[in-house]
Amino acid sequence: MKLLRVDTLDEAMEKLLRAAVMLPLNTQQIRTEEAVGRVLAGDIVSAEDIPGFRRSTVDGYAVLAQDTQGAAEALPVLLRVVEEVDAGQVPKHRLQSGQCAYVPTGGMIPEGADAMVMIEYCEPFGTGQIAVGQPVSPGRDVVPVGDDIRGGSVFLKKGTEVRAQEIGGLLAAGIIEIPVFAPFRVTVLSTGDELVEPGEPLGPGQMRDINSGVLKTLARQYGCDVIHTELIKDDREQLSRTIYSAMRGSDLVLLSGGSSQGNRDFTAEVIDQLAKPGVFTHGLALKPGKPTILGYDESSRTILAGLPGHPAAAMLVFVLLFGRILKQLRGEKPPVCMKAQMECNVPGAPGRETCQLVQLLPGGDGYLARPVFGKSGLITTLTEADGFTMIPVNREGLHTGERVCVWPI
Ligand SMILES: Nc1nc2c(c(=O)[nH]1)N[C@H]1C(S)=C(S)[C@@H](COP(=O)(O)OP(=O)(O)OC[C@H]3O[C@@H](n4cnc5c(N)ncnc54)[C@H](O)[C@@H]3O)O[C@H]1N2
Ligand code: MOO
Repeated sequence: MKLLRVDTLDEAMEKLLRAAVMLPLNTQQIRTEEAVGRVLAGDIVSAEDIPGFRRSTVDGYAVLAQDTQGAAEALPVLLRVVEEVDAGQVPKHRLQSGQCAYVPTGGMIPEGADAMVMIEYCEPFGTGQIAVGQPVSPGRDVVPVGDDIRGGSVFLKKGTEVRAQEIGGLLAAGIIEIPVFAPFRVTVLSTGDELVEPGEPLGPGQMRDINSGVLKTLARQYGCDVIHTELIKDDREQLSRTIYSAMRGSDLVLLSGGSSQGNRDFTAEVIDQLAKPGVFTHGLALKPGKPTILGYDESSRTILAGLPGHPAAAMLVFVLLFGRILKQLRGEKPPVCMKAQMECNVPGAPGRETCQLVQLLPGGDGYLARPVFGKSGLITTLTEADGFTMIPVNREGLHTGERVCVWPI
């Protein structure tokens, strides 16, 4: 009897990381506005202070805070208006005690002034004067020079994923091109005689190919460039030819199906034949995901993964292994989990770590995690789930009310 010698998830991660650090981590320069989802390949330093001038956060009068001490609605302080500063203009006057200047929101505060009084607390008084009915302390409603971004300092670190707000910060600093990591090149291959393209008619005993679409989407979500997808038959020669050519141009070849022990499951043999040093993990102590194969080819610098055919297993193994590794290689922050309490007991799998799909519902201290049960061949277990939690190998299960970490999917 042929039994798989399985690795724990941690062991497989460690081996995978050792292989993955050999992958070329190229960088490229791209336009900031097109960088959403990409990861910074270098620290970003602003050449300038932002803002570069003392800016008002309100419409009102720039004053010397000291002049307003004791001001009240019933006993206002009178100040002389020496100018009105327009947005985008430089004030002409340096304010002296007893003077003020009108400054709009975002306008430059004149030298000498150290606070703003909102227009609501000022009344015109006679010619060229205002009555201030509120005392203000120094710094009130003033954004100091460099308060947002300090010139010469790193304000975005290498490994940061660019979101809309990072694009805003970069544009504020006038940085319109940035270095990002080049995407890893991925080939996705689905194997199985029973599989048909989703647009084709379905014959008896046939299944539509789910994994290609799911793995392609996930790979893209994790910053990869999917350069090729193909549906292949359980045919050793075809599999071998396709993997061989995929290895030449891909950093990662993701196969699904053909990874367990059926007669027609050739994936591990073919990887071992084509790649040197070849397969380093054949089987994970994980439910679902046991029949997972991981290998590496040194000369083409390609990682090869045979993911289980069952769609939930293929997706979860990708997220657990490659989702984490890809982030780690680019120096990104590890994924953040959500805390929840189990809504009911859930058993673990003997001798295996369990990746348990859950729904999140409001309740408990914040969220309740309700297990989504179902075989890993069912795609709806994934569509019904908000995330998953891990049941350690040495635990019989999780009990009602237990606090768990839920990783969103
Ligand atoms: N004797 C044993 N049988 C099985 C074992 C085992 O340990 N011993 N493990 C089971 C587990 S767990 C899984 S997972 C599957 C994995 O098998 P394979 O990776 O070899 O995949 P296939 O046999 O080709 O397919 C399994 C199942 O998934 C469907 N499938 C495959 N690819 C796709 C796809 N791209 N889109 C949609 N569905 C797909 C396929 O039709 C099968 O139903 O093996 C168990 N058996
Ligand atoms: O472990 Mo399989 O990977 O259950 O579906």
